[in-house]
Amino acid sequence: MKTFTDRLADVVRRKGPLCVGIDPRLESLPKSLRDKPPAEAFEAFGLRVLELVAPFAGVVKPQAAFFEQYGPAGFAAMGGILKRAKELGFVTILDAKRGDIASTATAYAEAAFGPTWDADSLTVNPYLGQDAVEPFIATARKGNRGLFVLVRTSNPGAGLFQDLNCDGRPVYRHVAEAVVKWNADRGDVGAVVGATHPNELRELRAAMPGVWLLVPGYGAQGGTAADVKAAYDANGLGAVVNSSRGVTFPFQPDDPDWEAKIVAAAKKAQGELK
Ligand SMILES: O=c1ccn([C@@H]2O[C@H](COP(=O)(O)O)[C@@H](O)[C@H]2O)c(=O)[nH]1
Repeated sequence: MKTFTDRLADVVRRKGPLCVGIDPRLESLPKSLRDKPPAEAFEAFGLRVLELVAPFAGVVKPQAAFFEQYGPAGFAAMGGILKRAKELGFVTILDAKRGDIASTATAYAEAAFGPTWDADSLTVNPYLGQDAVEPFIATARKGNRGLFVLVRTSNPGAGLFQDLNCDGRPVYRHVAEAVVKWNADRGDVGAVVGATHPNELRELRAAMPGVWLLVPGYGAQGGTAADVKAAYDANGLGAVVNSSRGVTFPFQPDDPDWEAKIVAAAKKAQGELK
């Protein structure tokens, strides 16, 4: 079986670095789907999004929070989307930002990579330290899966802790250094670095050679295609750039042409990110 990074590099070579985020919001869904119960509407929308964006993106990132709000039915919807994404050849990133003491981390990792979600990769919060990240790495490796560790997030308040000076360097540089070590053996531990902080993105690309970056914040949060150019390596690989709202909700709920609008948004993003 190919490694996680080989699979990621394959789809990025074929389709470019766009990662489409599946973050369904009830109030934004097309009117035609609103008569269904929320979880069913989310699944129907997510499945349609997969079909529509498949020519333009090789990676999708369902955001667990939006599904979790609707309980077991929401999780079933997310499971359906992850399964279909795999069938369509997408590399999947389950965005659940997990992190806990080692014994609990193992259970989170089994959920992500075992039969429950069967995701290709998972976002991980490293705040609890090395022993808490290791179970995610070990479990991911058993099945040739990958991780994306939060290093410098895209939100406006990211600097409160991540920028704190520690031994002469911001905290995020220490996390970056740990990611480089975790990634060294197998190339399967990536980093989340926001598009909304282009200087830090450039700095972290240079500090983490060989580490795949997941770059959120392009599109709805204000990051531009020019801002994310710094994320790619010399071969144009090394990063996937996420857009959730920008690609999946470029329409008003009563717009009968919502599918065409999604196709146009995905095509535009693919074009400008290359
Ligand atoms: O630093 C981070 C880490 C994760 N995210 C997630 O990415 C998407 C962004 O959605 P948009 O609609 O494209 O803004 C969302 O799921 C976040 O939870 C992030 O934005 N920043």
